[in-house]
Amino acid sequence: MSMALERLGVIGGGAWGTAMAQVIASDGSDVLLWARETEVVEAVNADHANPLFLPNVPLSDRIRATGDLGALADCDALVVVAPAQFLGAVLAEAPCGDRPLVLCAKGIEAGTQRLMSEVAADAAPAAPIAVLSGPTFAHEVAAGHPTAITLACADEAVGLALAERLRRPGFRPYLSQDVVGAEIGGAVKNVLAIACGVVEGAGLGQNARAALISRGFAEMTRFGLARGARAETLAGLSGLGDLVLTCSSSSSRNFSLGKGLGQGIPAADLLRDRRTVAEGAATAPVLADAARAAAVDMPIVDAVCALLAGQAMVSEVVTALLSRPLKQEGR
Ligand SMILES: NC(=O)c1ccc[n+]([C@@H]2O[C@H](COP(=O)([O-])OP(=O)(O)OC[C@H]3O[C@@H](n4cnc5c(N)ncnc54)[C@H](O)[C@@H]3O)[C@@H](O)[C@H]2O)c1
Ligand SMILES: O=P(O)(O)OC[C@H](O)CO
Repeated sequence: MSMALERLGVIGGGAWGTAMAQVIASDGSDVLLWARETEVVEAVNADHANPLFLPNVPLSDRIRATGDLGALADCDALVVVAPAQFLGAVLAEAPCGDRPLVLCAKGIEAGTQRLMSEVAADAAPAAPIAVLSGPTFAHEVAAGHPTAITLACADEAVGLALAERLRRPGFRPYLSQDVVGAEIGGAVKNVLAIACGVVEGAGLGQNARAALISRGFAEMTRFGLARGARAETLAGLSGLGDLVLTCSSSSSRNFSLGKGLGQGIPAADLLRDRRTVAEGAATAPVLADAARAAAVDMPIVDAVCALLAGQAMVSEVVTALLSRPLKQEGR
């Protein structure tokens, strides 16, 4: 299938939307970026910069910003980077029609337990849905550092056309048809990154962090398989790859949030007045509920929920995790 994907638009002028616009513009393509904040629109257009969400990164002059979602009506495909909890509201106002949507948010919608593809399918029933996910710190991508991602789309031809349009010398998509698997990896890793940040903040050591990554991946796999994901997707870039990245660095907002919790700062203080997202904080309780509904055991996710809710001390959740009944590793 040949598909005209000449004009691309990006919805969301946060760090990742801006970095994706930079990727698209890097081969000389014009790209239209919708941002919610007037100051972002003005800074992108006047100064080729986004100091609010992606500071110290000179942006391509091929990126033009708008505060009018309707201006995206001329685009052939939309890269959608609104945070998970706002995706439905933003898409309801966007001119989606039947143009492909490339979903980039990593989270599960609170209240409804919907994955981003389910939110998008409701808001834009005629639009082919793809999910772009993987280990991608925005500032590294915007700087052109080598990056590989999963691009999942049930329609193989649409996925291939999108991958061809988005690939760049330093930005390599791997194709998948497992949309649910790509989404679950990205959503779950954010919660596990909070746990790894707690280990760092509380000074619990590198052994504990490696154990959390490994046992967290077991939780991700159990939940993903119960929701119909493929094991190889969960072990790929959008699952294990992003888990390793986000659990290893204070560049992750989720890891940093956990680090603060580990240092004994209440979640309410850490989350108050912040303009950047730590998606794992909103996803953790809804993931825990979804896991219970699916009869999937996710003790690390439950521990993160307890810490976020201020219902337990770090020492208590560590003791509780380590004193669980012994079990076979593969189960
Ligand atoms: N930053 C990264 O490195 C990165 C990489 C891959 C994926 N992501 C994912 O991309 C998504 C967006 O993250 P980001 O890093 O670009 O955001 P950000 O933290 O840099 O910026 C916050 C964003 O939230 C938007 N926002 C705030 N309130 C809103 C509202 N009421 N309605 C609509 N939008 C609102 C802001 O306009 C801004 O775009 C998240 O799901 C994140 O997990 C981020
Ligand atoms: O800063 P975080 O924790 O939202 O992580 C950013 C990206 O998801 C990493 O792939």
